[in-house]
Amino acid sequence: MDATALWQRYQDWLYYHDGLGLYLDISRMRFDDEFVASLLPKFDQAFKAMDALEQGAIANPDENRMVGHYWLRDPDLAPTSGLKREIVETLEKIEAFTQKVHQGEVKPPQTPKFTDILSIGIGGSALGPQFVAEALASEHPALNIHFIDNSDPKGIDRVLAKIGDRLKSTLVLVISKSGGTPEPRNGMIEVQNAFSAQNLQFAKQAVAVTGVGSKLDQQAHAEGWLTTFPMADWVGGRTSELSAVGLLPAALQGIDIRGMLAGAKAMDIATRKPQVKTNPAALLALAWYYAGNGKGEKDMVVLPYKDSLLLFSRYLQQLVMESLGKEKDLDGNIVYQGIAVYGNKGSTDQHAYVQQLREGVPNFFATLIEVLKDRSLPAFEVEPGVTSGDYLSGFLLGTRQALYENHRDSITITVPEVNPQIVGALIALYDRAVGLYASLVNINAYHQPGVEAGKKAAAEVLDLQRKIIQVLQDAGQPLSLKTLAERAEVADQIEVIYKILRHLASNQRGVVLEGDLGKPGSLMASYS
Ligand SMILES: O=P(O)(O)OC[C@H]1O[C@](O)(CO)[C@@H](O)[C@@H]1O
Repeated sequence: MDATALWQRYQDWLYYHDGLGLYLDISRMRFDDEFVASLLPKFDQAFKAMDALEQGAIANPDENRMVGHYWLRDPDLAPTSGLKREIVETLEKIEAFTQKVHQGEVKPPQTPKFTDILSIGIGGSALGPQFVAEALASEHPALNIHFIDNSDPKGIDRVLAKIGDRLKSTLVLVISKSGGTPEPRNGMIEVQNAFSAQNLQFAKQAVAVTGVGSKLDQQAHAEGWLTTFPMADWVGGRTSELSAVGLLPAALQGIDIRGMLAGAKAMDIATRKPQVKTNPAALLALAWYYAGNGKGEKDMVVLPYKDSLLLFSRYLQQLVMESLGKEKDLDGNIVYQGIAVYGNKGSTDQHAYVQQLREGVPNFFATLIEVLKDRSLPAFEVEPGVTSGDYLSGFLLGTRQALYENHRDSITITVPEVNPQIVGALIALYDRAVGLYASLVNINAYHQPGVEAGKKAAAEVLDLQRKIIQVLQDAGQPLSLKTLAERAEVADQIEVIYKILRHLASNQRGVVLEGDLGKPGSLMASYS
């Protein structure tokens, strides 16, 4: 296509949201009109399914639950007045609690005000809050936020060391929808231990965000934590940023949560339109379908050219991959669906893997995110007539063009600046694009059976660990791994047993492995 035809194509396919000042350009995806026409019947179905979902249908049949994250942004859409009340009251409670924390009315026992937040959660209970903190928190926020999002002891130690003696003025948020996920549970117990070590009362500085009646909810009530915020079962973890999960930490940092909700609501209205060409989420879904042939054959590389959007790709990784990465379709056929997502930021990544994107295996499509406003301080020229921001813009435009010339497609999203409305709008845009794409490829976007299977497998490993320690203790003498496995009645698990023992032996846990470490089969294990 020559330059004139491309310019025309750009204008033909450009989407612009007037209220948000957001542009979506899919002109550099090489689909044609015939392809678009072929997808329209699927889109009709997708729009209908989305409409039913918003009306409160059981959109997640496996877990028999509604999918209502759109109601969070417009409570009037909630299917019952009870649900509407729940949303409005939670929001008001977040704001009232935040105000009290900021004013020192809710305070830790030993200091006049809270200074820090320690947010403990994983997956959807961490990625949204992390993304939003990075994107929107000011350099001097009302409270500094820290995250524990793993069961890594060293990682936990690092976070606690960073907080140091400010633990006495740290508000701990334990965020877990289910209230039973092992990683946040472990993080919570470790933090409780750190509180005890400093003679601090954990309950007086702790808040839970969790499902009503969950284990965590019961614990928070029984121990008299500061308060709890409910997480509804109709909000999935990966779409929970605009529920208490994301709004509470954001508000505490001083971020304008009403602005985020307003931006998301505006985008929801735009993406509710049942016409592909004027619906930005449908345009994204169309582009994804085209790129990967409706089978995820190409990876989605997300490159925001703005440091504050660094974590957007990581946030999208869960949203897209946990939603779309499914073995079976809605009819039970094996389909192995999904779209792989990765990326960090431009232009930084141009000095890392963009070499491969430009010249190597063409197994991806790029999503470039452009932010028009460079900075709030006055422009500064790094050479006559040129600023750092001009360079950044040039790098983005250059990459887009170079990719296209080398037959690598890209989408470009352009926003005026990174503010609460835009962050809310981006979250909403991708929520809907994922939902529509899932309908196009006929899968359930709202469950995660694979993750549940992984959790079960991990629990089995820990059961095995308990069992083999018992066998070693009972034996009272060194055992070969083969004998150990036989005595534990799990002869087929010898490799896992070896790995468990090697980990325990590396951590002064009473297990000793003797022999040639390069020949695991020859090792003798004992317990002392
Ligand atoms: O908030 P919870 O229940 O602790 O779950 C955390 C995460 O674990 C998952 O259930 C599975 O990874 C995610 O969907 C979820 O965001």
